[in-house]
Order: sequence, then structure tokens, then C-alpha cells
Amino acid sequence: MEASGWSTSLSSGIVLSLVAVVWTMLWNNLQGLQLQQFVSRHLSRHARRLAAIVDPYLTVTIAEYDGGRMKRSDAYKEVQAYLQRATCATGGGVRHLKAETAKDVDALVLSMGDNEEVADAFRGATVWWLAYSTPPREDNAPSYWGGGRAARADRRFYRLFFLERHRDLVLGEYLPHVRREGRAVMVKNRQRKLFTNLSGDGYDADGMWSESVWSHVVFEHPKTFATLAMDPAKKKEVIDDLDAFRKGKDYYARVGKAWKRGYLLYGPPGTGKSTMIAAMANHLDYDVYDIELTSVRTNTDLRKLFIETTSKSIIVIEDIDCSLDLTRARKKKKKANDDGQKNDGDKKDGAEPPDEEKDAGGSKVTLSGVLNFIDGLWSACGGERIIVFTTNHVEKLDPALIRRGRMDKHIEMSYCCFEAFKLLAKVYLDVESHHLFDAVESLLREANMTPADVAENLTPKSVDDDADSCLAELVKELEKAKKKVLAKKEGKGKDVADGADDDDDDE
Ligand SMILES: Nc1ncnc2c1ncn2[C@@H]1O[C@H](COP(=O)(O)OP(=O)(O)OP(=O)(O)O)[C@@H](O)[C@H]1O
Repeated sequence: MEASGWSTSLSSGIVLSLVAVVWTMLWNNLQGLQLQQFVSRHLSRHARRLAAIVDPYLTVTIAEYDGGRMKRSDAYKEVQAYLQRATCATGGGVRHLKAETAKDVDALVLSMGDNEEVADAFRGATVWWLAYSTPPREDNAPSYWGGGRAARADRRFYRLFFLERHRDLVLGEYLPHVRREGRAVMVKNRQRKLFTNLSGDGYDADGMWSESVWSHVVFEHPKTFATLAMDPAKKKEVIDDLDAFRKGKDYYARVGKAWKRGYLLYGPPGTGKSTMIAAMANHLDYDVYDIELTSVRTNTDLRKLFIETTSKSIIVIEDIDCSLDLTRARKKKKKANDDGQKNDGDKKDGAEPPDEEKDAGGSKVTLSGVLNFIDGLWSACGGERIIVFTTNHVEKLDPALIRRGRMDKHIEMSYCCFEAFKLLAKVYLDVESHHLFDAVESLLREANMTPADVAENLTPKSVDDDADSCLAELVKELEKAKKKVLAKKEGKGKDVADGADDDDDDE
């Protein structure tokens, strides 16, 4: 019994080895990737295991929660997103898909079901991904897991199989490629967010303690460049600039600059500065971090806020001239108070100012703190961030704050021009020409009316309002605005004639 058992297992061993050798020869000689993929899909796991006898496989396992952390691993999420596109969306031979809802994602997230396996091809090499899970830890999950989702749910993994001879290709190029592509899918699928900074006491708007310094809502602003009324040439320049920035990763790396860009939007209230930011975010598909500077207590808090922003985002400080006393006036005041001590104001150490320099809200953020925030830290954090300052009084800002290199592009948002009006007429009234357009064109040249006011006049106020009545109303308002401008000019002329000292610009 023993001898026959031994000879039976010997002969089955020989047969198995022969099959493996033949299979490996066949495998190595299979011409064309498609054939390999066909075979790998249909003979799948068993054939692969046979081939592994002579050409060993390596594996890489990626856990959903690695190192006992509460947060899902970035690598796991990226692989999941990559496989979602690479397999589920195109079929990929996967029969069992899992559908889950996910935070901040609109659609259901599809992923491979447990024990599903899928092949992927990369530069002539074939690799295989297996999804599997293990039961939750019953024992002694660390207390900081707090019995939360990570502790209760099955522990999920992706395992990558590849031939040893593809080791360098897979580890050096394929895996980074998977993570990059996965990230791109995640960015595309995610709901974008509008973040605002918390008050500084760590509680969010609902009075709940928050670990993050930011709270957020879903960003769903409808404005795009298509509905932003401004001079078309200027608009194109901004769009081209944003596109160049988005595609500029290699350029920034080559010239040794952090991948960031600063925009200063200035102009009177109602000319569309906030609207422009929404259009930029929608165009680039970026999140928006809206910093309320008056709630930031110290330069250190400002630094923390910045560090917690993510790539592909626009960081906004609106009305920078009002947020803090970061203006020339403050510099002057300080210079006087310092009794001869020179105020360099530019990029020192971000030291906190004395109490008398705090703004009304109790913030101790200084000009140097903001400058450090803009340039010093840029280089320390990963790229693809845009920072936008808006102001109604560009002339009041300290030149150090807005010099090129910090605020690379200065965009003036001005009163409504005729081209901008035509766009608003199309958007609000669906009208492209009208006998009142000529009157509007000549009045706009002389009257200062913001796009916000033009848009308001073009908005029907009752069911009886139509394009005729709205445009007639606009013409009436423009005539009034024109009279105001003329009266102001005349008043100024009179003042000059009277020798009045017109120094209110220095306020
Ligand atoms: N250029 C524009 N194109 C289209 N709509 C505009 C434009 N400017 C203003 N509006 C309309 O007017 C409203 C107010 O504009 P917005 O808040 O963008 O102006 P702002 O320049 O940021 O003003 P403020 O300086 O007071 O913050 C917007 O909701 C938008 O509907």
C-alpha cells in the first residue's frame, strides 16, 4: 500500500511537473498580449499557479486599514478607484461587483467582489489583482478604533500577483501608475467641497468638536466661465493661464518652483470677483478653501490651516484689505510707533505682534505671517494649489503682499462693458440682439455699472416682465448712473477750481 501510494504520488508529481513545463513553454511563446490576456482570463488562477512552479510569482498586498489606523489607506482607495475603471467599467471579466455608497461621492462606487480576480496589462507584462477579505478582529482591537467601522467590518485587501522577472517594472513603474490613475479617477468622481476654517476653538458651526481645522459643505456653485460676464479677451487670458498651470507639473519641477500660482482679483464690489473664483474652481475641478482671516488667531494657526489643505485646491482670502489691517496704513502706524525702528514687514519670522496690533476680532495674524504662509510654506507642501486674494482697494495693499511671485497674476474686474452685457442679456433674457442694444452700448461707456447691477436689471421682477421691459428698465438705470458720473466729475472740477486739497485717496 505504501509502495503503490508512493509510486502513484511520484507519477502524478511527474505528470504535474511535465504539464507545468509544457505550460510554461507555451506561455512564454504565446504571441501577442491579447492572447495572453485571453488565456489568463479563461484559465485564470489554476493555470497561473501551474506556471508559477517554474516562474515564481511575487505578491504585494494592500490593506484597507493599514497599521491599525482608523483612516482608510490612500493606497487602497487609489487601487480601488483604478480597478473600478480598469475592470468594472469595461467588464474586465469580473462577474461579481460590490456597490457601495461613499462619502462625498455622488454615484455608487463599484468594486470587485470578494475572491474576484482580474488581469491587467502594462508595457507587455501581465499582472493580476485579487480582492479578498478576512473576518473582523474579535480580540483586542486597539481601543482607539473605538468599536468603529474599521473594527467591526471585514478587513479588505487587494493582492497583486506578478512574475518575478517583472519585479522592477511593477514596483518601479506599474504601482506608481496605478496610484496616479486611481487618484485621477477619485478626483473625477468626488463631490467637490467648499471648506471654511473653524473659529479656532476646535468646534464647528454646529458646536461639535472637530479634529480638523476645516469644516466643509459640498461645493455646488453654478457659475462657470461660460456665464461669467467680462471682456472676452481677458477671460480667455485667464482660462489659458489656468490651463497652463494645470498642465504645468513638469515645467514647475524643471524650473525648481513649487507648483502653485497666486491670483489677485481686484475691482469694485459686484464686478464678479467671487463669481470668478467659482468659475475657476469649476473649470479646474478643484476644492475651495475659504479662509476667514479674522477667525485665525495666530500665525501658527494660519500655518496649520494651510498644512491641512489638499492638492488640487484654491485657497481664498476674500477682501484681504478688510480681513486684517495688512495695509499700508498699518505700516505707517507701526513705523511711527516704532520710534525709528525700521519695519521691514517682509518675511521675517512671523512673530506675533503686540496686543495693540491685534485687529478687532482678536486675531494676531501679521503681515509677515501671511507672507510666510504664501511663499515659505508653499515649497514645503505638495503642489497644485492656487491662492486667490480679492480686494476692492488694491491701492491700499502692502506691495510686499501682492508682488509678482506671490500674486503672479493681477486681474482687474471692472464695470460692465458692452461685450459683458451681451453675455448677460443672452444668459438672463435669451436675447442676442435688440433695438435697445445701441443705447445700452453708448450708455455703458459713460456710466459705471457693475455686472451685478446689470444682471439685477435684466432679471424679470414679475410674470409680465419680458426682454423689452427689462432692457427699458436697464436703460433708465444707466441714464441715472451716467448723470451721477457727470455730477461727480463736475464736482471734482469745481473742487480743483476752488483749490481744494483732494487727499482722500490716502485714507
Ligand atoms: N462678471 C459677472 N458675471 C456674471 N455675473 C456677475 C458678475 N459680476 C457679478 N455678477 C453677479 O452679481 C452677484 C455678486 O457678484 P460677486 O459676489 O461675484 O461680486 P464681487 O466682486 O465678489 O463683490 P464683493 O467685492 O462685494 O465681494 C453674483 O452672484 C453674480 O450673479
